[in-house]
Amino acid sequence: MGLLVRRISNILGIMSGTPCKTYKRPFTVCVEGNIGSGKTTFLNHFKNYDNTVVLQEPVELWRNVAGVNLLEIMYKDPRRYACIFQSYVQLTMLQLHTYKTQLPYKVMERSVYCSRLFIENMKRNKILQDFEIVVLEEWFDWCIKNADIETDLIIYLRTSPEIVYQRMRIRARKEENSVSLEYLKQIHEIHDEWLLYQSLFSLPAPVIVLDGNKSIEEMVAEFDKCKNKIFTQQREGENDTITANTTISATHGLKEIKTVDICK
Ligand SMILES: Nc1ncnc2c1ncn2[C@@H]1O[C@H](COP(=O)(O)OP(=O)(O)O)[C@@H](O)[C@H]1O
Ligand SMILES: Nc1nc2c(ncn2[C@H]2C[C@H](O)[C@@H](COP(=O)(O)O)O2)c(=O)[nH]1
Repeated sequence: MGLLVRRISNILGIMSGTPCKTYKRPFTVCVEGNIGSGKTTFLNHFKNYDNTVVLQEPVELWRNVAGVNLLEIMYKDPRRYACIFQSYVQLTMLQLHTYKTQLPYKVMERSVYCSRLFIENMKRNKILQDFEIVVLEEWFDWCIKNADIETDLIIYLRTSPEIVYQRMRIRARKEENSVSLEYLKQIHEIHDEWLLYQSLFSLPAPVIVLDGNKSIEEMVAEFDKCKNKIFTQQREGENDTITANTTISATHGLKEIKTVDICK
């Protein structure tokens, strides 16, 4: 069977969800963006593919910790509760990163890397005390060094603060009643520093930047462009006659370009 035919059959096999191969780890995508930027909505498109596991942000866990709404009390009294909230966010996100699956693709809403952004914003606003910052950052550094949280692609839904403020108000999550446009501007800026200007923390994977200001209908086309790029990435070391026990090389074929605008 020619090389091209083998590659197409492999891609079609993956696309159709034919359970023909096992993978040492899935090709992992993290969808990042501001509050209300459209991450959950974007993630829902991936739920139509049975070769992909979709892991949404565990907000419901944060809303009920032994009967306490940690998200709510964090917003109400950040100086008192932000540290414990961040610690729980890091734990619950780590659980998603290390979620085991035989499927070839895993798409996550946000990441443990993103919780570091919120911590950095809290540092700038002097919400956290120095010893709390040390504990959280040592926690994070240990995760990065020791946990299996390899990421292959970041999709940054870059949505203006004004638009996410509108959407957040319409969504009307009670815990977010006190979230201001100024706060959303800070979170927007710190996402840009990390993912657009890449001047903050190191990037775990290449970044696709999407215009999250587009309408729900227009985002379907953005998803389709990304989907085709994600599901057909030829990974380095992936041989064409993958057998059930072949493990895919942990590296992938995406060029080491930090920001790829491949969803034209
Ligand atoms: N492209 C879009 N255009 C208009 N409204 C959107 C769009 N994407 C999401 N929304 C709406 O905005 C709100 C926040 O979207 P959501 O997907 O929950 O964002 P996130 O998960 O980033 O917080 C929801 O009410 C959703 O229906
Ligand atoms: N202080 C932090 N807040 C966080 C973090 N991760 C998420 N969140 C908040 C933001 C929203 O109010 C809510 C869910 O986020 P969406 O973007 O899905 O609306 O949780 C964090 O690390 N720190």
